[in-house]
Amino acid sequence: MSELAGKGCAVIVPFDERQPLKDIEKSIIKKYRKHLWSKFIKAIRDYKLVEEGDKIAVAISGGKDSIIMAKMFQELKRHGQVNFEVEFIAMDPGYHKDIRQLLIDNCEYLDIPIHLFDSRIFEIADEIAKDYPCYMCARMRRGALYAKAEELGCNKLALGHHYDDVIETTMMNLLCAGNFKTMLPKLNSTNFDGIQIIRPLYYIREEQIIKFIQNSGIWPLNCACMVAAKKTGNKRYEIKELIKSLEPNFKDVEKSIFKAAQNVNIDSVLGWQQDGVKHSFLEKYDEI
Ligand SMILES: Nc1ncnc2c1ncn2[C@@H]1O[C@H](COP(=O)(O)OP(=O)(O)OP(=O)(O)O)[C@@H](O)[C@H]1O
Repeated sequence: MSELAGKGCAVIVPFDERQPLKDIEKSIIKKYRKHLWSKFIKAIRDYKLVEEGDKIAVAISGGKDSIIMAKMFQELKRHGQVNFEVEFIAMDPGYHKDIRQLLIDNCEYLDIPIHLFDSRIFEIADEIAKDYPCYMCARMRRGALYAKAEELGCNKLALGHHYDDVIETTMMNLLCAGNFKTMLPKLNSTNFDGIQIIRPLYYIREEQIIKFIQNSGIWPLNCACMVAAKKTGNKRYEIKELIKSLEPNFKDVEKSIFKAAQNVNIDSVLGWQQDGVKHSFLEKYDEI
């Protein structure tokens, strides 16, 4: 466990000095209104992600996505009409000490009051899943975040997945796992009763988040993984490149991938699963 960055991790470098906090906050609802703020609000409305009385644990990794998510939740509290509470939770899975300090410094500068807690996830994933630690790491991370959200009395856990994560997941499942499955904007936990995962960046394009972060002069945590670096090929990165390569010849290819999950035609699929039960199109004929 020595490398700090994995293959295919894009390193985001700020364009300038850190901007004053007030300017950063104002830019979210002014300069980035169309591409960040309006899309955040639209996802919240379309999918009822924030409701009266909610207590939301906002998961902060210190990366670009969760930083903008935290700031938008603060703006929502300031300007929104719905009454809700928010807690910012950050889990240290065993970061390098400089990375941990960067997370703390950024959150202090941006006035994001985090509950920082430790876990030994990197160490455990490295020990028990040496060759393919990513799956194990992701599962343990999700569990640790749920447990913290529950401890703080939250009913929702907000994750910083955005539009590009959604279409990349859809394509990964199609091309690598042979199924059609996307990332949903909201889902109930199977293990933690009463906690829902929400993804309020669902409509937000990654390039807009990168622009915001670079113009704000923030150094986010880029790829802080200490386990899988250079160990496994990064399939997600390859899928990202594949989608990009399709753009010139397939008009609106990203929109089409996104929309495909909204327009599944059940009359034209061979089989599907619901609540863990497999179904076949043949059932329709058996009924007659
Ligand atoms: N160590 C952590 N502590 C708290 N939340 C986390 C942590 N790691 C991941 N998350 C949450 O899970 C989301 C997805 O994590 P992932 O590592 O896939 O994201 P990412 O695309 O690199 O996002 P980010 O830019 O926010 O790190 C993050 O946006 C964040 O909300």
